[in-house]
Amino acid sequence: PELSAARYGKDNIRLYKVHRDEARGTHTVTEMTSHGSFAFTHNASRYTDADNSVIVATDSMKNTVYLLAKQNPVTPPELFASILASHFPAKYPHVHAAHVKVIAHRWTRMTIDGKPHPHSFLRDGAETRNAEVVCRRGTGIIVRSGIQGLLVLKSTGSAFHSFIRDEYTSLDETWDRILSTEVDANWEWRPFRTLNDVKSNIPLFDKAWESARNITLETFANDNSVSVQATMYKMANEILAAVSEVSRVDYSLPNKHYFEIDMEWHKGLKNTGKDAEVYAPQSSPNGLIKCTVSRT
Ligand SMILES: O=c1[nH]c(=O)c2nn[nH]c2[nH]1
Repeated sequence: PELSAARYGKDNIRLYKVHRDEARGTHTVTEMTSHGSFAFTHNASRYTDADNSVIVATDSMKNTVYLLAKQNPVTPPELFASILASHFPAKYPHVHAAHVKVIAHRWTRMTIDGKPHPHSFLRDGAETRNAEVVCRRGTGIIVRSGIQGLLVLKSTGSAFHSFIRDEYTSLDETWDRILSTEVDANWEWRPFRTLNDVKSNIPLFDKAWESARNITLETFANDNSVSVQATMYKMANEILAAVSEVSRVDYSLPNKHYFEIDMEWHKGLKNTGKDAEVYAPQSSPNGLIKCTVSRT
């Protein structure tokens, strides 16, 4: 047998960085979890032959993340992930590729007495802003930005009917249902040649994230959805239209079902269809709808 692929690294590296603006007396905080691994060239097989001389310890990788966080900006996540991913092939000749995913958690500045507080923040949701970067020696840097964990619900404005009905179908058609999902959206940038190419596009990353998040929320809220599939396709198209440097958008949306509870058995109490008010939120099973829309 031969080693067909090898990749390793330190996972779940948590870090926090504070920026102190002495002039304004305000702090800005960033908290991230980094997942990193890098791939070896041909001589990866040496470590499978009990030769550790080519191994960069994952502990050293963890140290590298903290040191680079101290010496570089950690926002936007696309920049920090690119700095991390570029470091390993540059430092170690036998490392030909590095894969890094940076997940930035929310610390939203508190508004106290109607004013932004200088150094207090709240975790307003499990939503994260992500950046996945692959740096390959000689070919450049691929950056994929994303939003995860953005939980949304609409209490109407969603239908699902006219789907295939056969001997396997029991689902009733509906013209008015609850729609809830947890957004996992990603947008991939045209390839960057070098880290400096990434650095010359820094303002684009925040702008694109705001556009993607606003487009997702506005389309979710305003689209008279005929299906998750149709609505997510609209979202992806709008992001491609809004951000010309993005080459591809993908969504993965669970359909988090809320079932009507039939109460007819209780003195004819109506709680289905237009009379439905009390529902049973379902933990499982859930639909899972995915799509990728690419710029032609
Ligand atoms: O929007 C939906 N798409 C589907 O494919 C589906 N299947 N069951 N409910 C559904 N809702």
